[in-house]
Amino acid sequence: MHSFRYHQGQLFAENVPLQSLAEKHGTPLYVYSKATITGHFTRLDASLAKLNHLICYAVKANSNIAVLSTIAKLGGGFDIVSAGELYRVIKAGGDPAKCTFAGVGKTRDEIEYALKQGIYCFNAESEAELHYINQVAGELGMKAPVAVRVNPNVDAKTHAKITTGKSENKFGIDFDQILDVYARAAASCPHLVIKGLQMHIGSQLTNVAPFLEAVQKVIPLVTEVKAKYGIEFFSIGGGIGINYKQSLDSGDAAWWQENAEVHPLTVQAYAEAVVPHLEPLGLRILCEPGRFMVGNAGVMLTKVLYEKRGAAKVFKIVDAGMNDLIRPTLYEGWHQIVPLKQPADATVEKVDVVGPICESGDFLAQNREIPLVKAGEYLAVLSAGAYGFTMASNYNTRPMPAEILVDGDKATVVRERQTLEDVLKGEHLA
Ligand SMILES: Cc1ncc(COP(=O)(O)O)c(C=O)c1O
Ligand SMILES: N[C@@H](CCCC[NH3+])C(=O)O
Repeated sequence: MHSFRYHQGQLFAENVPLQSLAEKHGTPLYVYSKATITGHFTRLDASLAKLNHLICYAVKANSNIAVLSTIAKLGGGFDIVSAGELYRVIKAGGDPAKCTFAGVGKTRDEIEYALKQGIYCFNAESEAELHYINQVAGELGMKAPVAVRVNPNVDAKTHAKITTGKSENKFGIDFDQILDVYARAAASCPHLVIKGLQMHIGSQLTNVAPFLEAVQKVIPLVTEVKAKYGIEFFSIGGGIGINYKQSLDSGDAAWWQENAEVHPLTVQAYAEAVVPHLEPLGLRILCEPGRFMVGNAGVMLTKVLYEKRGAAKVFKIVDAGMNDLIRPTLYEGWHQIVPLKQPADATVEKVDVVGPICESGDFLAQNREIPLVKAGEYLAVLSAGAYGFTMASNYNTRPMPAEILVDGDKATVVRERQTLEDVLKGEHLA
C-alpha cells in the first residue's frame, strides 16, 4: 500500500499536494505518509495472526519520533541498536519492555541504560558481549534478559553491503558454535536470564527462499535451545524487501494483489512460507522489519537548481545531495524520480540527477530517463522513507532537511530543518 499518487496532474501524499509542502517548507524535504505506515503494520500483523508474535520495528530505518509514536500506538515493539534509539522510543511513548537491543558493539553505558529502562531482551552477538552484559548486570545487582544471535550462514541474495547472515559477516555467532555458547553462558553467567534466540540474514530481500532456508536451518537449533534452557522467543529478524521500481500507488488496492510481479515478495507470501514452520515451536515469534514498514511511506522532495549540458551528459543539479540521501551512492540504490507536477508533454530525457556535494559519487540517479524539468521545478525521490533521513549527515556543513508527517489532510512538521546555528552547535574556538 502506498499513499503517494498523482491526482489532477499533481503528486499527492494522502490528501496533501506535495508542491505546496515544497513551496512552504523548502527543500530538501522528507515527507511521510501515516496511512502507509499504519497499513504496512496492520498487514504484517494480520499475516502473522496465527503466531503469538511481536513486531519489533527496526528503528534505524526511520527514527523520527512521530513515526515511532505511530508504531507504538499500533502496539508495536522496537528493535534498537543504540542507547539513542532507546531514548527516542521512550520519548515517542514506546514501551521498553517491547524493545530488543541488537548490534555487535554495545557499550557499558548502553547496557546500563537499557537494563535500567527494563528492555525486553539484549540480542548478544558474541560470547565476549554475553560475559560483559553478565558483568554489568551483576555490578548493578540486576538480571539481564538475553538472546544469542545466530549467524546461519545463509545467502540472503541481496546487496553485499546489507548481507548479514553469512559466516564472513561480523554479525551473530556461527551456527556450529551456538549450543556451546548457550551452555557456557548458562553455566557461568548467573546474572543472565536466557530468553530467546535471534537471527537476521540481511536487508532488502526480494525473494522468500532465503528466509525459508534460514528458518528451516535454525528451527532444530531453536527446538534444542528451548528444551534445554526454556526460552520464550525466537526472533526471525527483519529484511522484507520493498519494490523500488513501482513506488506510486496505482490507486487501486486490488491491483497490487494481481500484479505480484511488481512486488515479488509480498508480506502474504512471506508469512505463508514461514508461519507453518514457526507455529509448532510454541514460542513467541518476533520479527524486526524496518524498510518494509517505512520505505514506501516516504519521499524526499528536491528542487532543480541548474541544468548543465556537458559533452557526455546532461546534468540536472538539484538541492539534495548524498548527505541527504546516501543510498544511491552507497548501495547503487535505485529510487524512482518523478516531477511534482505531471508534465503535459510525455517526452523524457536521459540525465544524471546530481547534488551540490563535492564528490563524484554525489548523485541521486545516473543515466535516468525522466520527464523534462526546468530549474525551479521540483522532483520527488520516491521510496525514501527507510534509511533516508536516518543516514543523512551534515557533510559539507549542510543543514539536515525537515521531516513532515502527512495524515489525511493534515501535514505536520515533525522535525524542523536545521539552521546553520544548529549545525555548529557544540563547536568552539580553541
Ligand atoms: C538485527 C536487525 N534487525 C532488523 C533489521 C531491519 O532490516 P530491514 O530494514 O531490512 O527490515 C536490521 C537491518 O538490516 C538488523 O540488522
Ligand atoms: N542502510 C541500508 C540497510 C541496512 C540495514 C541495516 N542492518 C539501506 O539503506 O538499504
